[in-house]
Amino acid sequence: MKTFEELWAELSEKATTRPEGSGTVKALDAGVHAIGKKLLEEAAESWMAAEHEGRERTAEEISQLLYHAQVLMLASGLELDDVYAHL
Ligand SMILES: N=c1c2ncn([C@@H]3O[C@H](COP(=O)(O)OP(=O)(O)OP(=O)(O)O)[C@@H](O)[C@H]3O)c2ncn1[C@@H]1O[C@H](COP(=O)(O)O)[C@@H](O)[C@H]1O
Repeated sequence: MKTFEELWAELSEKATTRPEGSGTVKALDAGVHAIGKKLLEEAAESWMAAEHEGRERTAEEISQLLYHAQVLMLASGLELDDVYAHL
């Protein structure tokens, strides 16, 4: 288990060090358009899970949605505070 901030620290580090085999590095290299499509896909899967698949599946899909939101933040050069400023 990890928190949103812990995941952000991990992904930021990977974006900088670019370790072999990282899905995050691969996603960043694919670019904003591809990341955006993945984010939309996970949003739809979260919605469907919430309507039809129960709490556990919904939590799983939302965790993936949060992951892809963080990847989009990295690809856009945003920091957590840039987003938190709008909450
Ligand atoms: N939390 C996540 C995470 N959530 C979702 N995903 C990605 O989102 C995909 C989930 O999408 P789907 O369920 O639609 O699965 P899929 O269709 O089979 O996946 P694709 O074929 O589309 O890649 C996974 O295959 C991962 O690529 C994640 N990838 C990584 N993390 C965490 O991010 C950190 C860094 O990961 P790496 O960069 O891969 O080292 C680690 O702590 C990981 O646990």
